Amino acid sequence: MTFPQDQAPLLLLQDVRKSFREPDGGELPILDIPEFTVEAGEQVVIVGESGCGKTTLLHIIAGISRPDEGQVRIAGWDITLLSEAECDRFRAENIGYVFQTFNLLPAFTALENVLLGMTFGRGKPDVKRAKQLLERVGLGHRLHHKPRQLSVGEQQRVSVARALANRPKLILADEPTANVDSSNQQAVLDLLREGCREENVALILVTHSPEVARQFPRIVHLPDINLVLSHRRR
Ligand SMILES: Nc1ncnc2c1ncn2[C@@H]1O[C@H](COP(=O)(O)OP(=O)(O)OP(=O)(O)O)[C@@H](O)[C@H]1O
Repeated sequence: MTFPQDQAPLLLLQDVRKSFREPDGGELPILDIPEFTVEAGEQVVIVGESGCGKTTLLHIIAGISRPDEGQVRIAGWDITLLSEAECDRFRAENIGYVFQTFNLLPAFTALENVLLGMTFGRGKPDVKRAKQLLERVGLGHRLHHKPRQLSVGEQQRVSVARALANRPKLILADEPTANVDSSNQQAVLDLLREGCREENVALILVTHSPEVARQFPRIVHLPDINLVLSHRRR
């Protein structure tokens, strides 16, 4: 199935398959997804038991990992056809990623971490925008602090600002609240969702938390779209 460009979803996965090699040399199928789409600006949560392939799916959408087969179209581009360097550039320009473990660069300040994210993107680092984003996540008074001088909730708020910095089309968030204390979990989630809404960025978020999942307008239970898991259940 092909979509005319103007009606195409922001993200289209088609016939995506991914296996890993087991220590004994055998193949371990993880994903077999006939179709999965996300519209521009849509907010989707992905749930499913541990080991069912949620992180693998995010890595394939981000182009960090390649599927064995299938198309991954983002804004019309099939990223599986790009070279590794082209894929890295495409990701830097179009996709923000929020990790469970924040992945901030420890030697750099909050402001520098956001600016560094911009250097891999479209234009020059925009100090005004970086400061505005950090102010928006409540860290206007922590611009020059390094990650170790920030609380874990503050570190995750820096990574939310960093993910939005390049005006991406899509943000992928892998358990972004799992390592944040409970008093900051809702704040991080709200900042991420509001930031995406304000800038019309689509959000795909993986979580184990039912409290987080139920706040989303669309909940995708990975086993429902993944034939590997539906076959295993039989
Ligand atoms: N590089 C790899 N080589 C071999 N097996 C892998 C590799 N990466 C992941 N796996 C396996 O693939 C399966 C899916 O892993 P994945 O991290 O995507 O699951 P998940 O749903 O995100 O799990 P969790 O909720 O526990 O984070 C797991 O069984 C894992 O052991």
